[in-house]
Amino acid sequence: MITWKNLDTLDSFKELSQTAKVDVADVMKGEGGAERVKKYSVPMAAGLTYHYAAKAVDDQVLEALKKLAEEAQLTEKFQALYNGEVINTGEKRLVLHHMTRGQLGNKVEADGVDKRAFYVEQQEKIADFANKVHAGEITNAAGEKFTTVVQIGIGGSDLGPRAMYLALENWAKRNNKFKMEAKFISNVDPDDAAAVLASIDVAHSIFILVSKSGTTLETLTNESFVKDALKNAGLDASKHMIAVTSETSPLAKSDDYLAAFFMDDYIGGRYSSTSAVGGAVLSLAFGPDVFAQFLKGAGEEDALAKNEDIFQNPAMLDALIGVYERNVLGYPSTAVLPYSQGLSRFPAHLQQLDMESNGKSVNRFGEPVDYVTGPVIFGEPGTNGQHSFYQLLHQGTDIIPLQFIGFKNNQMGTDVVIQGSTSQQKLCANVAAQIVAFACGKEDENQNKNFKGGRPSSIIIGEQLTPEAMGALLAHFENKVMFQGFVWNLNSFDQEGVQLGKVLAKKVLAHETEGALKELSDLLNI
Ligand SMILES: O=P(O)(O)OC[C@H]1O[C@H](O)[C@H](O)[C@@H](O)[C@@H]1O
Repeated sequence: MITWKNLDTLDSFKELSQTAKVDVADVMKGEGGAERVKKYSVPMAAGLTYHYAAKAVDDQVLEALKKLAEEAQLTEKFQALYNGEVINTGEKRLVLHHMTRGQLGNKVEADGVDKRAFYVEQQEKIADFANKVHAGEITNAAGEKFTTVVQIGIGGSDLGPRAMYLALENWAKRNNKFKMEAKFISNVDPDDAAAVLASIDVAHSIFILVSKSGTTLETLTNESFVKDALKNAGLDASKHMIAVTSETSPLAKSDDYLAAFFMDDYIGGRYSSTSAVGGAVLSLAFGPDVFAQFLKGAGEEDALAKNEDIFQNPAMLDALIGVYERNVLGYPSTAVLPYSQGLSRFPAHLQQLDMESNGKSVNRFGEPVDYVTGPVIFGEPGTNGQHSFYQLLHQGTDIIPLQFIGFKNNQMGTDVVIQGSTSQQKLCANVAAQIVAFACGKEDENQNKNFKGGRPSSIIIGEQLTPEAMGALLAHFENKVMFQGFVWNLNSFDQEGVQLGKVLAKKVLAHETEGALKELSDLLNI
């Protein structure tokens, strides 16, 4: 029997709050630090490992987190989710994104169909379409092959697929899997669409209109923008466009598209990278087999998230440590710092995933909560971040927990030895150095040069950023956010907080404004 309770009503949370605080600087120094690095790690899927030696935890804190996981019934709640309960209470919907990459529990039927069969069918249709495009069986009106794919979408219909594409682009080029270049148009700023259109050959481009709802103003505006460009080039837009949407959306039955692929209301936009939303662009860019490997990595990571033992469940452990940092230690944000150029847009995707899921002040029943919830997420690839905002991370007044990600090998296989080391070695040396610098600090009589240390971090280490590793990473963070939402007793699967701005923008465009909104509209010349 599952009970949904607020975090501050749980005995285990009180116990956790009373555990002795761990001084990261202290425990990470000397041999003790070396022991922690050996001891505090959990294997993930696709050869990744989650290391948490430099977190402010010890065996006592971890024991308390284990009790919290049990009392908050995290495993049972995950089971309920993948077995098809209405976990999204705000919108009264099931939450089924895990099904796009495997079957974790029971067969789930909704709207009269087997949902897993539905997602697999869409994947197969996409694979067939992509293979035909690559083989030159589906071409432009002149019978020529498409060379570029452009995704038009915003939010979850942009960030995840774009981050995944960038993560795998160089890997695909190196491994002979690169089929078509992909571009993305998201912002309603006309400069976004105009710049992308200026950079491509429209006659050989296929556009994917991606909108789950089929009503997002930015996306529909950009669709018209692209259609105009196609028309101006003397091309038939319907021969250059496909749609990814839900079957109930206004786009579903339109004749404006060469083909349509479907997802549904049981997959939130920010959880949709493994559905047709990511599937179409990634299968066109790299081929369906690469997309299948990506799903395999995600599916294997999901299977680990079922584990009741937090020491064998990296997503659950990461989630619980994050809750401890937020609700006991009081840290306001988390920086995501991938030491991998391929992951350049992954922090942006995690911003939406985490902040749109858990940036909430009421619980899943709509009652205000008396504790802090989701942190602010930000990040940049290292070492670029080091030369930018790390000053604040090392010496600022806030302590910001850090999530590093690093790989032993690069993707392109091209490297040089300069000053006795390769660039890859320099990259990895930097991430190791940062972990210890943040944890241990360095005393200096000159306070301006003093590093207090005590700044916690974790690192996920992998062999190489491959499609499977990318899938595993993505699923890890999705599951982490889900578990944190369970602990905070939130509904992590709706996003009412984005509505008000949309409603007011419509009023501005209809000139139905007064007060400050009118003044601002005048200032901006609307
Ligand atoms: O895919 P769409 O229905 O066009 O939605 C695109 C995005 O817009 C909304 O405002 C939501 O905040 C996002 O969660 C969503 O991913």
